[in-house]
Amino acid sequence: MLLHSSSMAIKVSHNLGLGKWNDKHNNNFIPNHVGSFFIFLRSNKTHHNAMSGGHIGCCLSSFNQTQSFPVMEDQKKLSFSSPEPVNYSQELDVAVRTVQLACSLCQRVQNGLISKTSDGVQSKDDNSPVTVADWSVQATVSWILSESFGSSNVSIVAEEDIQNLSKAKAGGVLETVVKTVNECLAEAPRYGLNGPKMALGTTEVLEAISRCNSIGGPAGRFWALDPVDGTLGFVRGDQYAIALALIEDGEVVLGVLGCPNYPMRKEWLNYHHRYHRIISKLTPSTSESWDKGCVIYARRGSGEAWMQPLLHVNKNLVWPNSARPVRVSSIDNPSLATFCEPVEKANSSHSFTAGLAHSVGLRKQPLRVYSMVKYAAIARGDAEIFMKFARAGYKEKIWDHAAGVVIIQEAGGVVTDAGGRPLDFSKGIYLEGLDRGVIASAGANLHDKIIRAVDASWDSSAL
Ligand SMILES: Nc1ncnc2c1ncn2[C@@H]1O[C@H](COP(=O)(O)OS(=O)(=O)O)[C@@H](OP(=O)(O)O)[C@H]1O
Ligand SMILES: [Mg+2]
Repeated sequence: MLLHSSSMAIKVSHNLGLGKWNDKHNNNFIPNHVGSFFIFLRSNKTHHNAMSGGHIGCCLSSFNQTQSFPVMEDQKKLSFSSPEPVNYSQELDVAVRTVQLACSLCQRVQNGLISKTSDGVQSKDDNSPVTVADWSVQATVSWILSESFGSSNVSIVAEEDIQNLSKAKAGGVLETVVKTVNECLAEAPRYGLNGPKMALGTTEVLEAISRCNSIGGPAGRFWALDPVDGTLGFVRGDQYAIALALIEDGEVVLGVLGCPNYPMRKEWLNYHHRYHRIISKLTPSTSESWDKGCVIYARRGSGEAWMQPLLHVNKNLVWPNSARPVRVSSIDNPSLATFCEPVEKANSSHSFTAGLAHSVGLRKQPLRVYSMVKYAAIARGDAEIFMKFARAGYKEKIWDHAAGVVIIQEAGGVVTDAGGRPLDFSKGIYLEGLDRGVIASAGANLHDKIIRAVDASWDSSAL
């Protein structure tokens, strides 16, 4: 395993929540073949430390300078008229294309999982699952970022490590990961990215995964990657997200969220995933139609967030790939507002949020959606509030929030902890100091109401 040249071996143990994946909470199931071949359980996940937030600086040594570099029109103007030295347009361009590529990888793997489903079994495990897609996306994103900016300039904090993958019993999975990564990277040119000249070998794939060994911190620049956020939604054929953010000096400066199953009608977010498959069979997409799925992105300080459709098979990504701006909802009347929250009770107290909803006057049923797709729903104006109150002792990780936070803020929304303070991305891999929970809203009015309601009911809650 190759670590960063300056890496050191500090280990951080993750104690995952008990009961999180216990399916007594809902009626979903995990296909049994998934259990046998695709899912590994993350437990006592370890992170190897590299330099804290290694700085990319302005050096894009490996980036192909001759290739035309499509940037959004506004960014072009900005780069010529603004004296600001850094506008992150190259990083944003590469990040969006990479997440587009990762979306296609995940779609292929998820379709493979689902099409093999014959009967299902309950997941009785208390640990979170990790799939071929998690490792493959991490390897792909890591490889592309290193190729684009030079591996010595790229520092990545990411969810997966190679511990389970390297185990002998995971041999078949490792082969599948290597194959999946190579199939994906072969498509890179369609996305305007450089692929490898020759297929990557096992060692190179493992290196790419394990290179994501930064532990973040307050100084310098690093990427935060959740290769498949909402892995449970992913294996159930439901919502999930690929989340990539760039953090500089403790502040999220870019966020990109790939949401391959985001439905084109917001009502469909509520439907069980089986309906989506029936609907997509009834109305197959044409190459011109925006069927489902999107990549949403924003740059800190731009006051804009954008959404692109996923790239259709056999098409090339031509920037800005039909991007359109997204904006948060203008609804500020709680009785008209929709709030979203995690699907799993074990990840966020449904009873506490039900009490908050009642006291604030939220009348609609909660929208329970896996992953950072909830952040996307707020940014797109498809819901007004997102609340997550994890059990005491659970520490939120930066990759589960970074991309979504900047996207909502630039789309006009507000994200804070329950004390009204910004989330702090400068403290390493956890959102240290988070006050009680995460609240995102379409506007200050709704946000203040929720915060006041949390204060009023916290002491009497079981949290
Ligand atoms: N016990 C506990 N409490 C709170 N949060 C936890 C817990 N365990 C895990 N996680 C993290 O939550 C991520 C999934 O969050 P979601 O909002 O998508 O939850 S849910 O799947 O809809 O229930 C999930 O991200 P992924 O592992 O990428 O799926 C975890 O990082
Ligand atoms: Mg996650």
